[in-house]
Amino acid sequence: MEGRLYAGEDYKKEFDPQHYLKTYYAFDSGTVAENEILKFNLKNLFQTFSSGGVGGDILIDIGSGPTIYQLLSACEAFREIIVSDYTEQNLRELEKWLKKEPGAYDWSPAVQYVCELEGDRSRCQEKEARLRRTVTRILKCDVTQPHPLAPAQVPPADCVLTLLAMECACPDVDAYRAAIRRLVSLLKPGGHLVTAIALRCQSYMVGAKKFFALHLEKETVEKAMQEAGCQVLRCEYCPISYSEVHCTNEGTCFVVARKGPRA
Ligand SMILES: C[S@@+](CC[C@H](N)C(=O)[O-])C[C@H]1O[C@@H](n2cnc3c(N)ncnc32)[C@H](O)[C@@H]1O
Repeated sequence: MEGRLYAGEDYKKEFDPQHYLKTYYAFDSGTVAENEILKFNLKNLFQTFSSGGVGGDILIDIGSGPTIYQLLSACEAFREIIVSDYTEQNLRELEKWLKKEPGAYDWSPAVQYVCELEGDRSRCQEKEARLRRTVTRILKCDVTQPHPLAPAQVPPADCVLTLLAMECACPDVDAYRAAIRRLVSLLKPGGHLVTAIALRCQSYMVGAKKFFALHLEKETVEKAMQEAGCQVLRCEYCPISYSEVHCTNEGTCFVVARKGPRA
């Protein structure tokens, strides 16, 4: 194992999408804790984008990484999805799946799980096709910058989604608060910010490389959203932590917040 703690610009060279996917998204062939956290997020996403009534024209996913699981329920509720990440290699990995290229990651266990939640396990192919159609843009982003998606121009969104990314991108709590304000600025008034956070984290492993993660309490997350002009509608806590060898967190939380009319 290497001694260095990677962060910030290191993502561009050191974050390996294959290692990341294999460790955290092997689904039933992976470790129990990683699976349970994935299922916790999938259930909450399903609830948010079906009975939770969050939907509309445009959803922007920030810090998508090489993953698409977070969009499987959302693609039924939005006309258009914009995905984004800080690194070229993650965007390339997403593109491979979207274009059905050889070597693309196999998300079928997660797709099947979501189809079962939605009550029709025979819809897997149709759902994959729908998601591929709904993702219209793949953009670079950097939440530490005043305009995270610049130079791209994006219309105000009905929903900004970000899972397990802000605690990786932000070096301290002030930077986290600023990043949340920037994400809220991408929303229409009344739009929703939906996020999942690995709580009380210090670091996580991607292959043999250890990456920094910001220690956040559930209360800090909620307060950052309120200070950015949002009302927290739902904050679900899950006491499960990732396997110790992979990540040092204590629990995760899933939050749905709504931007106020004057934020
Ligand atoms: C732990 S991964 C999460 C990926 C995915 N959202 C998921 O749920 O598995 C953290 C992601 O944050 C991205 N990231 C790192 N720094 C960032 C920044 N400054 N702005 C936006 N995203 C960043 C990384 O490229 C990486 O894809």
